[in-house]
Amino acid sequence: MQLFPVITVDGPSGAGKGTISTLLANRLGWHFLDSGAIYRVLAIASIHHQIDASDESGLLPLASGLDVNFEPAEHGCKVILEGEDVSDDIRTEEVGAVASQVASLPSIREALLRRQRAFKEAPGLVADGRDMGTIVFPEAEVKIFLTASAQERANRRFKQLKEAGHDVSILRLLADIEARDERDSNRSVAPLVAAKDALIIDSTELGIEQVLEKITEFANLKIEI
Ligand SMILES: Nc1ncnc2c1ncn2[C@@H]1O[C@H](COP(=O)(O)OP(=O)(O)O)[C@@H](O)[C@H]1O
Ligand SMILES: Nc1ccn([C@@H]2O[C@H](COP(=O)(O)OP(=O)(O)O)[C@@H](O)[C@H]2O)c(=O)n1
Repeated sequence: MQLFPVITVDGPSGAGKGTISTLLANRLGWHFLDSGAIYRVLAIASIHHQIDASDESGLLPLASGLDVNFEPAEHGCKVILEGEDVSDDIRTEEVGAVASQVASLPSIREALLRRQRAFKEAPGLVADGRDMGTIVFPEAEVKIFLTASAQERANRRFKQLKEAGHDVSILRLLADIEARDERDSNRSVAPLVAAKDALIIDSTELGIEQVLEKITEFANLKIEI
């Protein structure tokens, strides 16, 4: 296998993983894997096909043959499921909750592994998720675990969803985030946990540029970027 560098950014919902990983990938000119989007797309597909989020054998063919494409767009990329643009639909907290349920099923995670690993291409990859540094790319040169307090993460998500025109309640968001943290951290496969060799960054009191500086400083100790 050819060796291309990988930077993994794992952590809980709303910590800033997507924002930081996209900026980093753009600055480096590397590929970007939004692994959460794959679980979110599967969640939407399960809703479309009326398959219950706990029905592991029913979901497996859907996961194995998931017809999803990521197309570059002006801001980030468009997510296309079975020919339909679902970029906005996948971002709701409801879909996040279903994604977290389907993501707790071992055979579903296994079925999505190869698809995620295929993102590792020249000249390098920034991968965002929950198990990027522990399971999907354990060989990654640079591993980051990005977190923030649940309240701060709910505030950020509230602002983000409001700006996108969604009507949301901050208390509901906080409860959803805490429920998702709990499920993601306690599942039997690939739980949300920092890799042993990850740099843990608490961004509660840090701005986006400050987080990027910390990551760049750490990455430069491991690889030349
Ligand atoms: N360090 C930060 N300080 C303030 N807001 C942030 C910070 N990092 C990210 N955000 C904002 O928080 C929201 C959630 O970030 P996002 O990258 O979607 O998180 P995640 O991918 O971890 O769920 C976005 O609107 C983003 O602009
Ligand atoms: N590598 C990953 C990425 C996401 N997920 C699951 O997918 C859900 C949605 O992921 P996401 O990264 O889009 O969520 P946010 O952090 O953006 O809220 C998470 O709550 C996880 O349960 C996972 O299990 N493993």
